[in-house]
Parts: sequence; C-alpha cells; structure tokens
Amino acid sequence: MLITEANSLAERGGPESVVSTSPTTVDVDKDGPAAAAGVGNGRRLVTQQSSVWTRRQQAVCVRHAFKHYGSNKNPNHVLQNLNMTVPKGTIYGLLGASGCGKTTLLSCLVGRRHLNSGEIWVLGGKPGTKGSGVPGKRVGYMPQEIALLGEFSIRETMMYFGWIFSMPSSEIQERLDFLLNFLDLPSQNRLVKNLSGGQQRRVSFAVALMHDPELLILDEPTVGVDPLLRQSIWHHLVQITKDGNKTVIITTHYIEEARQAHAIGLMRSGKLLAEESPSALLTTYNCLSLEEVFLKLSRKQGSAPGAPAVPGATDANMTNNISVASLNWGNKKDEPVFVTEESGVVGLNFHQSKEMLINESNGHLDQLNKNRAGKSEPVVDCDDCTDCFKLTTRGKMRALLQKNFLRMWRNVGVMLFIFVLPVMQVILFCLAIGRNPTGLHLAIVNHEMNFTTKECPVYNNCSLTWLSCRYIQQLDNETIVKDYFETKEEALDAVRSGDAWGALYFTENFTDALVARMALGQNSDNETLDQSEIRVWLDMSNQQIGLMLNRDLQFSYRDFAQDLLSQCNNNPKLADIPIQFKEPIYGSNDPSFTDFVAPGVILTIVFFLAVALTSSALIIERMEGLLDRSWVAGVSPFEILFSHVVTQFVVMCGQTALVLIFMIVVFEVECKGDMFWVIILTILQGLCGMCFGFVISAICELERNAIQLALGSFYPTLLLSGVIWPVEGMPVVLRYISLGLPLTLATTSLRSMLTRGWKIDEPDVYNGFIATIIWIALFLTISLVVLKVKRG
Ligand SMILES: Nc1ncnc2c1ncn2[C@@H]1O[C@H](COP(=O)(O)OP(=O)(O)OP(=O)(O)O)[C@@H](O)[C@H]1O
Repeated sequence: MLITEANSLAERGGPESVVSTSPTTVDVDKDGPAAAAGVGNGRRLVTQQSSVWTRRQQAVCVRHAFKHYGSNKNPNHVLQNLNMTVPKGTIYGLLGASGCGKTTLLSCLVGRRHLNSGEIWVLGGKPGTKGSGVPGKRVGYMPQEIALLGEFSIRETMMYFGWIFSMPSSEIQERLDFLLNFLDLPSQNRLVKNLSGGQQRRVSFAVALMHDPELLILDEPTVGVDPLLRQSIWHHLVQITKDGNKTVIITTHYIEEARQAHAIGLMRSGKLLAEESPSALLTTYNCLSLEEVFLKLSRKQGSAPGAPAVPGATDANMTNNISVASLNWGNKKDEPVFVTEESGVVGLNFHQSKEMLINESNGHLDQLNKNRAGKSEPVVDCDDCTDCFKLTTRGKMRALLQKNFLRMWRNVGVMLFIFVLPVMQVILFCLAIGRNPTGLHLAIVNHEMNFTTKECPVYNNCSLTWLSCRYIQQLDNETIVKDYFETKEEALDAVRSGDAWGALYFTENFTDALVARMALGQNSDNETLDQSEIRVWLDMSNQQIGLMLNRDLQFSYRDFAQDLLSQCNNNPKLADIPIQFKEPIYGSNDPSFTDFVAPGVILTIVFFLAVALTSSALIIERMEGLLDRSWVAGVSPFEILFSHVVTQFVVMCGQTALVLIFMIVVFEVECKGDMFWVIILTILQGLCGMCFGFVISAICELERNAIQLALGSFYPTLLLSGVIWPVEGMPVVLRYISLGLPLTLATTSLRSMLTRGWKIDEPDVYNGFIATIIWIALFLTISLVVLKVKRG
C-alpha cells in the first residue's frame, strides 16, 4: 500500500526526489536503524529522501530542531534534535511531562520563537516568513495561560480577534453564538475577569476556534474543564478534522484523553520518544494505557546503557526519533518500510503516516484520503501575498483601537489619572510655586522707642523725628511680622532659635545720625555714618527667604527715603542708586519665578504623563499574554505601536487643552506668543513622552522595572533640562548633555514663545520643534526595533 502511494505520487507528477530515490534498499538486519530497533522479520527498509516538497505537504514538519534558553555559555537545552511530522487532517496529541518543552515547541510552530538550529514547516511555509500566513489567520492558537483582556466581555473579546482576522461583524456574531452554545459559556456580555477559571479557559479556546483556522494549536485546552465538556471538545476536534482540511495539535496532561487523537508524540527531555497512533503504541509496548507506554519509554530513555530493553524499543530508535510502530505498518510482512533518509524517522513521511492513521483511526482518514484522491496538494508559497505589502488592515486597526479605548474607559482609575492628574498638577504648581512668602518674623530692636510703652510715633510729613519708626512702618505688614526685643542679644537669639528670619537694630540716635548724614553728605564722620545705619542679621539658610527679606528691606528704605525727600520738597530721585532700570524689553521689572518655570512645567507634565501612561501599556499586555496572542494572530509591532500612538494622541489633545487652559486662562501665566504653535509644541512633547514610554515598555519585561526606569529618568530630565534653573548655570559638560535631552530645547522654545512672544521663525523657537521631532522618530525606531527583536 505504501509503494502504491509513492507510485501514485509519481503519477501525479510529484517532485522527482520522492520517486527517483525510493528504490535504494537497505538490509535492515545489517545496517539500518531499524535493525537496532529489533526489526528482524525480513522486511526491507526503503530509504526515501525527504525533500522540501514533501515537508511542505505536511501540516507541520519539524526537522533536527534544537532550541535552548539562556546564554550560549550556559544553555538550558529544551529541544534536542527533535523531529516531528503532523500530517494534514489529523489530531496530533503532544504528550510529555511538565517542562519537557511542549510549549516551547508550540511557540516555535506559531512563529513566536525561533529554533537555534533545525527546520520548521507549517502549512507549507516557514513560520514568520512573509506570505506563510503563520503567524496569522491560518493558525488558531490557544496558549497555556488565559491571554485575554479581563476588562472585555466575551463578545468584545470575540469581536477583537474576529476583526483582527478580517471577519465581518455578522460572521463573528454567528460564530460567537455557536461557540457560546458549544462551549457552554455564560452570557456574552459577562466580563472575562468575572468568569471562573474554567470559563476563562473556554473563552480562550473559543478565540482559537473563532476564525475556523486550518491549523489549531491548543496548549492544554481541557485543563479545568469538566469531563462532559472535555468529551464534547474532543468530539468537536474529531469532527473538524474529518474532512481532512483541518489539523489539530493538542497538548494535554490527561494522557488517556489523547487516545482520541490520530497520532501521538511522546515527548521527553526535548525529544520525541515515539510518534505513533495510540493503538499502535499500546500494541507495540504491550500496555493497557498510554500512561504505561509513556512510563516505559521514559524509563528506557533514562536507564543506563546495558539496561534491559523494552520490547520493540532501543536507545537507537529513541535518539533517532524512530516510529517503532511503523514496523507493523503494511499488512504484508514483505512490504518495505520507508525511512526518511534525512530525518531518520521511520514511517513518518506524509504518505506513510496518513496510511498508518487510516488503519489506526477507525477509518476516519479513509474519508480523508477519498476527499483528497487525485487532488494534488497545492504548495503554499505566498498564500497571503495580497497582505504582504499592506502595512495594516481596517479590521486590525479597528480591533486594536477599540481595545485601547475600551481599556481606558473601563478603568476609572486610569481615566482619572489621565485627565484629573494634569489639572491637579497645574493647580498645585500655580498655587505652590513662585508666590512671595508671607508672615516672616523679624526681630526688631529699636533703641529710639520706649520699649516699655512701645511708643513709636510716625509722622507722614517733613518731620525729621522718629525716623526709625517711620522706616519700620514702611515694611510690608503682609510679608513681615514685627517682633520687638529689648536687646540686640535677645533679637539674635530669636534668629538663632529659628523664631525669626532676621534681626533689625536701630541705635538710640538713629534719626539724628541719619539727618546729619543727609545734611553733611561727604563731610559726615564715621561715627555719624555708623549710627545712621540700620544693622541687619539675616538667616540666609533659606536662600529664597533671605534674598527676599534683603530685597524688601532695601526697597522699603528706598520708599521711605523717597517719601521723606518729597515731603521735604527735595527730589525723591536722590534716594535712588544711580542705575536706572527702564521698562524691560521682555518680561517685567518684578519678574515672577512662575513665569520662568511654567513653560518647563507645562512640557514636563505632558511629557511624563505620557511616559507613565504608555510605559506599562505593552508590558501589561505582554504579561496578560494578549500581546503574544495578538502576534500569533498576525498583528505586527508596527500595528501595535500605531494603534497606541493614535489612542495616545487623542488623550494627549485632551491633556494639552486642560493644562494650557488652567495655566494660561485660569492662573494667567504670561502668554505673549502664538497660541497655535504653543499647542503644537505641547502636543509634540506629549507624543515624545509617549514614544519614550514605548521604549521603556519594549525594553522592560516587568512593570516594576518600567516604573523604576520611568521614575529614574524623571529627575535627571527635570534637573538637566533648564526647567527649574537656567542651563547657563551648569558646568560646561552638563550643558552639552542638557542640550541633548528631549525637554531642553523644547522648554527654551516654549519659554521664548510665552514670555518673549517670539514667532516660529526664530531659531530658539524652531529648534525646539526640530529637536522634539527628532526625538520622536528616534524613540519610535528604537521601540519598533526592540519589539521586532523580542517578537522573534
Ligand atoms: N522564556 C524562557 N526562558 C528560559 N527558560 C524557559 C523559558 N520558557 C521555558 N523555559 C524552560 O524551558 C523548559 C521547557 O518549558 P516549556 O514551557 O516548553 O515546557 P512544557 O512542556 O510546556 O511544560 P508544561 O507542561 O508544564 O507547560 C522548562 O525547563 C522551562 O523552565
């Protein structure tokens, strides 16, 4: 029968290699691998060259697969020279102990991971190559973890994946109705996060079945599923593979349920111990259960050389992944058994395995062969090539955008974070930063006044008496709280103990000395000059308060002197120092710290909110398994990034509007420039922060690391970008570093627009735009590259 298959292939015009090499005959009793397998029944092994063409005919064909995790120096070998053949139209049960590498193998099949060496063919193509359809809609993958969005309802989950697979909504709904019923799922409007573990697994299974793919890869789909439903799942799998167009690869820890598979691969330590139909395995190993077979094979593999052999199995067949039961294939004893020359797999080239499975699976594959008879298998070269040059599809964008928006909408905390936080930050900044301190205690010792009666008269005319009182009255009562002390020592003690920010001392003949100083001018003696001075001791530990008191004391003296001079009909200008500060070109003579910091604060708020929002976005999806599942469904890194960019852009526009409205309209931060360019620059900075967030998200595996990196970058950026202190105050090296940061030139640009009213044609302004755009491009490129590398 096997030879007939090969001949019929030759008649159909199959590749020459299959036909021309078939006559090579090996005497199995002498040198063939089957000799070691104890095949001494006089049957011949016929070497059949495994060609690319034959491999492409299988649903899955793995040859000499090696895969290790970790570094080359210290590798953890997971797949070791593994060969596997899954004919089309079969259910293939992949069994093995926990940690033997099943999930790794499956992830290589769906293109999520790459082998270190070896070959994989899935549905005629190599996973991950253009046009192979894998990853993509030709495969349905149910990973071991739930890998769904908890915030989505069952219906929304189905819509998400259905749209990714370009299915129309009506078709998705039809499929959904069927799957809800078939998998005994609750109402389609229930949120996934509120379902039981078993229900969630069934939704995950439904997602894999959704688009009716050619190849279903199911990693433990029956965990947490009751026996009845388990049986109906298996029944369904048998049904869908019946016509030979669908193939299922399934892993399960319930070994006995795999009896319903057409073929079983028993895997251990990165190798297939055997690859057979369940009944062949039971017969060959003379066991009653598959579990027994597995134990026998495992013991054999683990036993020392020279240990008693399991009937029908040897070290040689195990290491060569030989299908022992294939030796029973064919009804006649003298029929040859084909050996795939390259792989060393006995019997498991596609014709033999099909043939075998027909016999072993109650005729199910008889039907399969009938369906295919006379039909030459099309070689899938570029099945999906209409999509090869498309960047995305409408369905994918619709799915990804809805997912991003719904996710935000459903999460009240995130919504508050997005819109309330920037407003709160602006309000807090405007209320807390830049205002003059008030209620500062000043310890005053005035020997001119009577300390007991506290008498200190003030005359607002040309009276030259009690001038110390007149000066003290000039001090702003809101800023300064005046505490009187009898002696200088007491006043200084008040400063030392932190009860006052400074001490002010007037001698007992202050007024006389001051009048003499004004009258005598350059003829004043030192004694007069000394006595006319107001002595001040400040607590300069707080620079802002110290400098402000210093400034207020001087301005108060100038106002006091000008007032006195004008009351006495003298020119008040005599009280000024001979430097005249005219109306400033930009800004005011009484500049506000708020106006200096505000541009940088606006950009920092928008930049770092975007970082915070995006830095964990991809990580959460990755940790939920949704990212992996989306990759397998055929979504590209570009599509993921693009959908996030669009979502974030919408959010950014809202945030920018709120920040600018509160800063400029509510708190009246100066804005002399063109509002249009101010808005554009702010949005661009938000986009820049978002792209930086993507980089963090793509680089970090854990959310914790992303938070650390985002927070860690916050302070250096804030300190070095000239937001709170001029760049000109930094050491030269830091200045260059500062110029290379994304916020520095943008802050200068926004400051120039807000406070100077400069237009876009000024270099200081347009440099900020150019730098921001360069950073956006750089961050996007980095995250795209990292995502592509990580996707494998
Ligand atoms: N990303 C990874 N990095 C490093 N080692 C890994 C990684 N994924 C899996 N491994 C290791 O590879 C081995 C095989 O893991 P794999 O998940 O493929 O096993 P499995 O057969 O699917 O197990 P189970 O049945 O428990 O799911 C294990 O030792 C595991 O620790």
